[in-house]
Amino acid sequence: MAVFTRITQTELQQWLQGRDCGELLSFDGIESGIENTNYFVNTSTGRFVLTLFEKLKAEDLPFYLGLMKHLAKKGLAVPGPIPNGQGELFNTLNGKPATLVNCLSGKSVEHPNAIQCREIGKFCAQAHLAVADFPGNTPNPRGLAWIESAMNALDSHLPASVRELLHNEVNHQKAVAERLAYKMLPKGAVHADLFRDNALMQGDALGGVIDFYFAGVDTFLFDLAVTANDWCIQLSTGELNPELLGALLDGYQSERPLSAHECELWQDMLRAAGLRFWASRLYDFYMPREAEVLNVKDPKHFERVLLARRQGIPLAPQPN
Ligand SMILES: Nc1ncnc2c1ncn2[C@@H]1O[C@H](COP(=O)(O)OP(=O)(O)OP(=O)(O)O)[C@@H](O)[C@H]1O
Ligand SMILES: N[C@@H](CCO)C(=O)O
Repeated sequence: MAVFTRITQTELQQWLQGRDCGELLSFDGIESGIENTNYFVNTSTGRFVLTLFEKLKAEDLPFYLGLMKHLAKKGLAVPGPIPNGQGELFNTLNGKPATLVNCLSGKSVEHPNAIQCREIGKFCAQAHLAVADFPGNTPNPRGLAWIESAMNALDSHLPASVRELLHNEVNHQKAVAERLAYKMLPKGAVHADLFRDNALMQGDALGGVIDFYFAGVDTFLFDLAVTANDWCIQLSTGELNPELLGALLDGYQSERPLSAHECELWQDMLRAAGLRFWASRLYDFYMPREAEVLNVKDPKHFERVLLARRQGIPLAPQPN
C-alpha cells in the first residue's frame, strides 16, 4: 500500500555507492505508513531503512534529517541518516529525495504499561535536553497558524457544533499564547508526533523513536502533551489514565524537571495538543489526499480528547 515509488536492484546499488553501509544483499518494501515510500535494506554490514520522500520538499529535509542526526549523535535511540560519498544526508533516487537510516529494533505497542510510559517520558525529556545546541529553527508545521487556516478552509464542511467547539478552542489557545507564562516556556526542535506508532519497544525498553517528519520548533510542554494524549489515553472515553500519566511525568521529570510556568500551563497544552490532532484529522477527513482515502484516522477520537481535557485533568505535575 505504501510503496508509491518502485526501485530496481541496480538503481539501489548505484545509489548506495559511497555510503558506509556494506554491499546490498536484498531489499523489501514496507507496507505500513502512508506518507513516504519505505524499504528495509539488508547489506553485508546490517539492516537499514530507505525512505523516498513522496511529498516533503528537498528544502525541508535538512531540518528533519539534521535533527535525527543530532539526536543520534547524542546517543538517543533515533535512526541516524547515513551520508553519501559527498557527505549529503539525502539525494535523489528514482526522481525522489531519499535517505538511508539505520534500522532500529522493536515494535510499537497498542496498550502501553506504566514502565513503557515512564521510558517514553524519559526519552522525551532527554530529546528536549539534547536540542539545546541544535541550530535548526523550522517552526512546528502544524502550529496555531496552520490550525486556524485549516479551520477556515473546513468551515463550510463542518456541522455547527463542531465549528463552534473548534473556534472556541482556537480563540482560547490564542489567548494562552499571549500569556506571559506561555512566552516564558522553554522551546526547541521537538518531534511533535510522538505517538505509540512512532516508538519501537523491545519489551519494556525503548528500541527507538522514528518518523520525525512533523518535527518543528515548539514548546517542550506541547511535545510532552502530544505524547501524554496518546500514550496515557483511555481509548473509550478519551480521558487520561492517572497511573500511566503519573509514570510518563515521573519519567520525564527524572531527566528534566518542569518549571512552574510549565506546570501552570499543563492543562492548556494538553488542550492544544488535542486541538492540533483534531484539526489535522478533520482536515484529512474532509480534504483527503489520494493515498489517505482508505487510511483516514478518526477525528471523533480527538474531539473526545479535547472535550475531556477542557473538563479537567486527573493529575497536575508539580515543579521540582
Ligand atoms: N528506522 C527504522 N527502524 C525500524 N523500522 C522502521 C524505521 N523506520 C520506519 N520503520 C518501519 O516502517 C514503518 C513505516 O514507517 P513510517 O511510520 O515512518 O511511515 P511513513 O509513511 O513515513 O509515515 P506515517 O506513519 O506517518 O504514514 C514503521 O511503522 C516501522 O515499522
Ligand atoms: N499521529 C497522527 C498522524 C500523523 O503522523 C494522528 O494520529 O493523527
